Amino acid sequence: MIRGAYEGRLYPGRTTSKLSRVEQIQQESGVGRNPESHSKAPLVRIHSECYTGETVWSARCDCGEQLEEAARLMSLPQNMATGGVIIYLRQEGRGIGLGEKLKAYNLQDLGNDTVEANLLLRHPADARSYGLATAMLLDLGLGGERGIRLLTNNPDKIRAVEGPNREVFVKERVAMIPLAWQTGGKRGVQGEDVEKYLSTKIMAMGHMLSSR
Ligand SMILES: Nc1nc2c(ncn2[C@@H]2O[C@H](COP(=O)(O)OP(=O)(O)OP(=O)(O)O)[C@@H](O)[C@H]2O)c(=O)[nH]1
Repeated sequence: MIRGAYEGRLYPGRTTSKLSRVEQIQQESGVGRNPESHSKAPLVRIHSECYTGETVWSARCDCGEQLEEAARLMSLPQNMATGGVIIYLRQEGRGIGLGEKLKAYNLQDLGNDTVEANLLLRHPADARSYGLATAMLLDLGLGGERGIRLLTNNPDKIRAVEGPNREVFVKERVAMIPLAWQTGGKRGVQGEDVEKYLSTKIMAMGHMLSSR
């Protein structure tokens, strides 16, 4: 544990938390010896809590698969040299909390979209903030020119994470394409609810995803 952040070392098929074993594997694979590893921008996922999507696998959103996909991408051999950072923010329901999100789901069942439902409950469409994420990235030494590769489709998140004085530099935005779209429906969350949710994110929230 360092400064409240858990430094994990991901690699495919990892079965132990023992650092010595991880270092042995890194030595065998040559990871860490690459001089690029200190200059390349690491992958970063800033993820907002979603109990329904991540814990009970609700098919209304793609949050659970996004969290898993972020970790999978970070564990790919080409990304192992830089490692990756997942910042998990306790901003359930885009910041309105689980109880209010469940009320919003009831309103969505009555025909409203995810933005309209929040507004009907007198919440902003998105009540989150990212100052804490910016501070954590700085604390992890990820400010400045080296930059990060941010896994997101959300333009507001990019601007917010960079901070008012661009303390953190988003060098590259890495798209999070829904798995069902990538695999022609073989994997990933599927159904009318998640498709409607994704299309509202594109149309009403400006998410950078091309509709199918
Ligand atoms: N209020 C509300 N929150 C939701 C709903 N569906 C998911 N969420 C919350 O939305 C947050 C995730 O937001 P997303 O818009 O999927 O993702 P994002 O983080 O803004 O953007 P990406 O980085 O592209 O994934 C989590 O806190 C979820 O709990 C919903 O219908 N209503």
